[in-house]
Amino acid sequence: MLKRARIIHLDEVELYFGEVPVSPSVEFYSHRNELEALNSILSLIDISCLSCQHMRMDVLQELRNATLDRIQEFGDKNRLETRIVEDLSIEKEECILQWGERNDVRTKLKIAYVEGAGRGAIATEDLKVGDVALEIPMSIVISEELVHESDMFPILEKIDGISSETMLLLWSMKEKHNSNSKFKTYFNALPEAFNTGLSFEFDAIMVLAGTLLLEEIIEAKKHLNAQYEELVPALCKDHPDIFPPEFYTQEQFLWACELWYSNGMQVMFTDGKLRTCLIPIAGFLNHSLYPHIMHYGKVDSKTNSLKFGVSKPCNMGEQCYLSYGNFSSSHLVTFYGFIPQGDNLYDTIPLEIDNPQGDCPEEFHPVSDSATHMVRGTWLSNNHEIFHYGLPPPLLDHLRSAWSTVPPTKTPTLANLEVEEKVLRDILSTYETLMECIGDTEEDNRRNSSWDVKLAMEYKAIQRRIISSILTSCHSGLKTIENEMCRCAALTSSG
Ligand SMILES: C[S@@+](CC[C@H](N)C(=O)[O-])C[C@H]1O[C@@H](n2cnc3c(N)ncnc32)[C@H](O)[C@@H]1O
Repeated sequence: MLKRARIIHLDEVELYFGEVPVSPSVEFYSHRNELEALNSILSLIDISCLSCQHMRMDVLQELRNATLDRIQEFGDKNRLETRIVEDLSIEKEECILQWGERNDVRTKLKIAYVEGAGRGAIATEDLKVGDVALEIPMSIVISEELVHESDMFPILEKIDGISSETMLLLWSMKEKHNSNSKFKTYFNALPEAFNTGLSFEFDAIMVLAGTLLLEEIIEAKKHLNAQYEELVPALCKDHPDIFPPEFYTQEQFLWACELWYSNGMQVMFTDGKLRTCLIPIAGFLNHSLYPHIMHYGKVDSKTNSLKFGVSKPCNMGEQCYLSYGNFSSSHLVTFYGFIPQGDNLYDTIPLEIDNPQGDCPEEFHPVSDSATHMVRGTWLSNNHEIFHYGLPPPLLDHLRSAWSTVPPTKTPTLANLEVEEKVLRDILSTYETLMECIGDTEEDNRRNSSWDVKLAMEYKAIQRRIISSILTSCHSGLKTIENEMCRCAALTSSG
């Protein structure tokens, strides 16, 4: 009846867990959400102050200070340490900063190698809430306009259904070799290899056996291969002057895909359209679950630039982080090649409950619909009591209605307890099977493994931790139910 579901859309995760309170140690839904809320309050206060209509400006000012204090306190509690790697040359990175300066970029960031993440952006002064850490003029943003101006456009626009993103990808494959390119410094500073899940080799893929990430990576690789075969060989054959075959190999196509997936940012232009762009210098900002910068994707029409303002303070010398979006570890591994530090609320294991008609004993009245549910690490829940067990209420309710003839209530009657036991046993057996499929991570070999095997093992360890928390919660729930059943039986016999 219960089986693992396929990939889930991420907005669904927020809706699904929207009413589930998280860990007892925190009183907020997620770091990003809390920071958004506090910053919204701040901007409302600022609007009220600007309108000067408020009689009690002193009260507004006090409220503003209190909100800023809250943000500061919140930022202090969720600070990530960055270790700067001093002995690597940052010549190319300095070149691009100088190029940026000549092109009117304004920045309060410098670039350095940081442990575990390649290059990162470090604050060169204390940044307060609302300060702009980086401002990039649109004149140096790489967007579809550049393809339109290029000699490939007349050929590409004739291809049925080709997207602007694909055109840009093909444009960037050639432009990186153009020694007269306006973006030469930018292309020079890009990594030679991106090391995302799309470049995982056989051994790493084998490590992922039993996880959803295996399917995600195989699907993504298949899709890219098909796209290459469909498009590129024909372009090179028919227009070798515009698409020189030596720039359009399959390896270079993969490199360009990884570039766009890991560095492309969605930008809202002044015409209201969203376009995927490469943003020089901003591309050095790393992702965090506890980001400083959350809003950056809208062109400021007055300055025709993109402003990267901080939503929480970032001290001088601290790494300034961006939020790439609400992504699960599997998405981050596939398209970015890393797993962020901290508890990722988007790491869920989706489950599908099939319409159980037929495989359920006749005396039960099965629910008629099938549904996808999500389970995440039960340590993230603050309710482990009977009827909750740290598990998502929508999943429990769905299974209860499958096992019960009447809508069950949350009172510990013998009938309800019997339903609870069946529900927990269902979940337990599903996750025991999943744990068996995933198998052991060979921790001992991790140190000597290649980057992709290490990353695959790290991912698998997260999956095991989530499943193991679910199994523990089911076992302790079953124990509680057993005790309650004994209590009920004792009451019945004494009554
Ligand atoms: C937009 S780039 C950021 C700059 C990049 N570190 C570099 O050296 O060019 C995105 C890539 O940075 C790395 N990255 C970003 N955030 C990271 C993090 N929190 N931990 C490890 N790597 C990270 C990943 O390789 C990702 O694909």
